[in-house]
Amino acid sequence: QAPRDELYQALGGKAGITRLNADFVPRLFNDARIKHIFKDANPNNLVEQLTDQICAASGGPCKYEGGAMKAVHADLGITHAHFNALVEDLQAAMDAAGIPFATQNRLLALLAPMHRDIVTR
Ligand code: HEM
Repeated sequence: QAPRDELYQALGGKAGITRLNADFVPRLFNDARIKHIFKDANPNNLVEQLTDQICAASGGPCKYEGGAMKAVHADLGITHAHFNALVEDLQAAMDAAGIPFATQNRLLALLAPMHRDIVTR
């Protein structure tokens, strides 16, 4: 049986996830399709919150203490196209980090259902 933190380990633990998000978040702020949505956001806070969230969701020893996905994204007017743009940026960051395709897909499968709380139009 696979250990419960298998995905966490495959992502390189807390250090690997932090490194991934330190590359992923600037991609969001530089992506012409969605950068307008991030204009008032704090990139360092986003790296920290995303790292705790992905660490916890992948079975690691972290606790996500940020806001609920629905509340955080409620007033941002996020479309499916915006959501897909973010997924592409995450894939590019995971490629750049040398994360294997199967591991990429497992992380994406974990995040994909969140579109229900994030896409509002
Ligand atoms: C699965 C997809 C996503 C996940 C896991 C996610 C996760 C998060 C997390 C953890 C935070 C920080 C919450 C806090 O500080 O309390 C956040 C904030 C934010 N997210 Fe997302 N998000 C996703 C999709 C998106 C998309 C598609 C957009 C826009 C294109 C977006 C725009 C933002 C913005 C602008 C903030 C900052 C809000 C603020 O500081 O007021 N997110 N997100």
